[in-house]
Amino acid sequence: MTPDQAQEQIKQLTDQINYHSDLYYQKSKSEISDFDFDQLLVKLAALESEFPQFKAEDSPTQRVGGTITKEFDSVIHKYPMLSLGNTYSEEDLIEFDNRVAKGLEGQTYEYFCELKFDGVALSLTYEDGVLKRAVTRGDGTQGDDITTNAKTIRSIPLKLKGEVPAEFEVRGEAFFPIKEFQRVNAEREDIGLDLLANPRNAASGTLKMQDSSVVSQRRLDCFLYYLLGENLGYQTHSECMAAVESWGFNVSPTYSKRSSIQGVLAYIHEWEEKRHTLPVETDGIVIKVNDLNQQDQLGFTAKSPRWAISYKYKAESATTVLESITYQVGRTGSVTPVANLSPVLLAGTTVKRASLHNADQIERLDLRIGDTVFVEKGGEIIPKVTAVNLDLRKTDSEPIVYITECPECGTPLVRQEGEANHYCPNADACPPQVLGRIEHFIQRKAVDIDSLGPETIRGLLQNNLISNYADLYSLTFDQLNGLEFRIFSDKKGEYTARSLRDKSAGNIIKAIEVSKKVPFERVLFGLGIRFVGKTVAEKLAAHFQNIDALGLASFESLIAVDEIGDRIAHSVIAFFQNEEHIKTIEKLRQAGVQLKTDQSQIIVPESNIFADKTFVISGVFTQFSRDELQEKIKANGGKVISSISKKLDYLVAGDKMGPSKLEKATTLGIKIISEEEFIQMINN
Ligand SMILES: NC(=O)c1ccc[n+]([C@@H]2O[C@H](COP(=O)([O-])OP(=O)(O)OC[C@H]3O[C@@H](n4cnc5c(N)ncnc54)[C@H](O)[C@@H]3O)[C@@H](O)[C@H]2O)c1
Ligand SMILES: [Zn+2]
Repeated sequence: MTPDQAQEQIKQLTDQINYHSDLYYQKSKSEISDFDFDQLLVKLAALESEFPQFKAEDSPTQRVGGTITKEFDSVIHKYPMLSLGNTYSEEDLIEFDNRVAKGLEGQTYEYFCELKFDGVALSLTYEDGVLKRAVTRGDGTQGDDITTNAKTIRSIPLKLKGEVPAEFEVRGEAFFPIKEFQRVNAEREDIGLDLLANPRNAASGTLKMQDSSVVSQRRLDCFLYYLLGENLGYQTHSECMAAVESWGFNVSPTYSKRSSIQGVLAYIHEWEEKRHTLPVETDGIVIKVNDLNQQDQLGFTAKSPRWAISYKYKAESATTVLESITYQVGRTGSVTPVANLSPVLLAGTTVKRASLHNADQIERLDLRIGDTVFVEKGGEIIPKVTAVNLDLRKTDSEPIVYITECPECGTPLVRQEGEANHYCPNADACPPQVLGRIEHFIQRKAVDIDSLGPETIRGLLQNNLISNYADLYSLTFDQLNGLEFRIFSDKKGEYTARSLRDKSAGNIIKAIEVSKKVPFERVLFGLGIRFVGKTVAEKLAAHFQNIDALGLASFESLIAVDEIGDRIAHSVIAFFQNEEHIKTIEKLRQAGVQLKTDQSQIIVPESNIFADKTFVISGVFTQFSRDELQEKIKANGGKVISSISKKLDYLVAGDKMGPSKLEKATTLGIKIISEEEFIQMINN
């Protein structure tokens, strides 16, 4: 390579790396895999060492990847938050070990192994046992102050108990637990929102949100893995971790001390498969020299410590041929393209299908039918197509033309500004949408007619007994008893006959009857108004009190409701402008389904004097019934719980209270108040 070529290539690589870094750290998105990204960096570093004259001072090989944003205050880190050297090869680890041995000049040493959690690094500062600040890594020198958002993470203690140093910093990884990630995505899919791409990017995007109530709903978690401070008195990293754990922080129990690099390799092999059973996505392991003095001796490079390194597991991938693409239509009409592949073995299972997300993704990959493609299985259950092997592309292949009509009903598809997915707008007659909406209506969180399985619903649709969820309320026992229908078995690839027995028919009729008592907010959620999830339905029901007021609400009055934005408001208005929807609601009304809030259930807020306070009520009272007392507490912002623990704030004690409760509360030092004292508190 001539110096000119090298200079040009260094420039190109730098631009490419900066582009992907910006996407990843600023916009919480990735267009290439971590492995491909890391390869770009390796290539750049190699060129820079061969042609040091072209190495820029601010080269991505020399600095930590992120930056700060304008939306938050920036905070300068007391101790810089660096990156970690990383490798995908065991030989590199052995080389790392040789460097450590050399640096420590014959001393013995041991390693502390941890998993590398795939989330966002956080630095937490505590003063006198109280959380003062939570800051992101940013550019390593300064980060974003996201304290308010971090406080919504339940496993980050706001106040520590017992003896802790007057001031210290603890670092860890905030992450989206896989289960929570799946829950949030299922909810998003259910109400027609685009899906979050992966837990790491979603965690990063979430922590940078301006509205911490949304952050709170996402239920992020955090594992701590680093303690810093002046004169803390610990000799090793493992002592630090034991201390951090004893102060009530969440430390993953997966760590292990190893006395040699062979032991480290064994740890790596041990976790290669097992890590998929953890509640969090991991992309490798981190090894740290355990002794803190030795860490000091080894020191840092510009970008990372010399006493630690991460080993990253390579996502398992395979190559196969893209045979065709099918388009699936969901409940809200959103269309998802799925790749049908020649069967290939990947991470122990045969893969035939892979997700393609949307039209942009197909375009980005420049996919063509007949292409040889790479498929990868990360932490996700559904594998994805990551790239095309262009060397094997057939000369006569043509770019894929995305469908313009619904594969299920032929209606022209639409795609709204700013949305990733195409939609079929034929909501009332497109079969998967009709079926999906009924399933949505009967789910447990909505009206809860759980004896009706998806197969039976298909049977009812096949027999033209229903065409939407309101029709369920006209079904009779005689119609259901002995009902015959066919279901398609994926396994056998053919239809089989089914029929309903009298017992199931009776159960279904009973469940439908019971569902008439379900409160309005759950019915409202069940209606399946796009973007109206469970929480939004609760807000709307509490505010408008009945379906008629909601149906008449103007755009202005909708957005005046807490947490209701433009998009939801437009969607609600559009829903009630549809004649068919009005007819459906009338049928529900005729059937006796709850379309207004139950007035006796409404608690009128009086004050917030009991905010964050918990109460246990015990015994008999003279001025209030127990229910009234409970309502009073709630109306003043408090919470009633059932059992006495250290965390309890007040025990409201009436007559004839059990002696054991009283004793427990006394020993735990809980405030015990009488009915009179309670009345005084709320009257003050
Ligand atoms: N796909 C893309 O487009 C793209 C773009 C930029 C960066 N990336 C990826 O992001 C990473 C960037 O590297 P980086 O500088 O952020 O460093 P890094 O993520 O490789 O390593 C440092 C980070 O590891 C995390 N970590 C997790 N568990 C830890 C533990 N037990 N102990 C210590 N740290 C732990 C911390 O957040 C720390 O900041 C690389 O993995 C890279 O592949 C991907
Ligand atoms: Zn359709």
